[in-house]
Amino acid sequence: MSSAGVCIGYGHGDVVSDVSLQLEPGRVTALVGPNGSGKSTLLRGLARLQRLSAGTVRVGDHEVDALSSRELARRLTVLAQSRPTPQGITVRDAVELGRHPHRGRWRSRDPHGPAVVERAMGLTGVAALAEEDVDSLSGGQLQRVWLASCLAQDTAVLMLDEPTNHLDLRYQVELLDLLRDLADDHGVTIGVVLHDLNHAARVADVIAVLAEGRVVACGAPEDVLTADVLSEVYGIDIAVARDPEHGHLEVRPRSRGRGPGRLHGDRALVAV
Ligand SMILES: Nc1ncnc2c1ncn2[C@@H]1O[C@H](COP(=O)(O)OP(=O)(O)OP(=O)(O)O)[C@@H](O)[C@H]1O
Repeated sequence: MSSAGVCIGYGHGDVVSDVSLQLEPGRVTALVGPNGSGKSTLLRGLARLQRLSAGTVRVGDHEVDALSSRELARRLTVLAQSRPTPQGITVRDAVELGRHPHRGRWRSRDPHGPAVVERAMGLTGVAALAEEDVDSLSGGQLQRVWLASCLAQDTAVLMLDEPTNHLDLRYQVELLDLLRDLADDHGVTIGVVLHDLNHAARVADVIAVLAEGRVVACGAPEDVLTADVLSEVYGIDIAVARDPEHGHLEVRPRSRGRGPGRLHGDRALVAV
């Protein structure tokens, strides 16, 4: 999927300005940046959950605005930051909601549905909870149920907004590994908002750094996650090293030395 010249606002000026990004099949693109830099707004705009004030978004050969809701839902799914918890439905029911765009008008004709739902629950570790009420779950369990529902939707594009929120360490690692597997083994296009730069280093092929609504750096983790770029964007001293055992980049905040607000999102730090 791709965006060209995307701007998004909330009625008092744009909070995302002129963002052009290419999200490739089989690759994980992480959106990172300080609080309020526009990551969630951009993700929502890409997924047509937020109106654009300018620009276009394409999924495959289609402009998203030209697709019906059902056509879009067959191509793209979003794990949003929060969803209302429905009352009185089981985990299995919640995961099955993801099959909605694949069903016939009378909830018929979805021969692959049951197998896809079972697989989604297995991949996210919620199969043992299948008959529990969703309103009895912890925040992390619920997060995994909604992820399972997204996987049950079985789309070529998966967008996630801070998906590691609420997850304990084990499920954080499993979620990141699952995203890698979906990209590597199934060619899924993945866009993910992450606060934890070490998570981004671990999972992403491409990292786009936002500041004040603009992409100020975009590229491979080793080009973008540098001490200079990160210290400038976050306004604190940050060191970056390579983990000797696994080879991942490790981002280590050192002090609040530089003070906030040094960077304005009107110039690129790494080619975008
Ligand atoms: N519903 C809204 N109405 C008005 N302004 C909003 C709304 N949602 C977000 N904003 C503003 O848009 C800007 C970008 O917010 P956004 O949530 O996209 O940033 P973010 O990078 O995802 O932040 P965070 O890291 O804190 O989640 C902020 O200035 C925020 O105050």
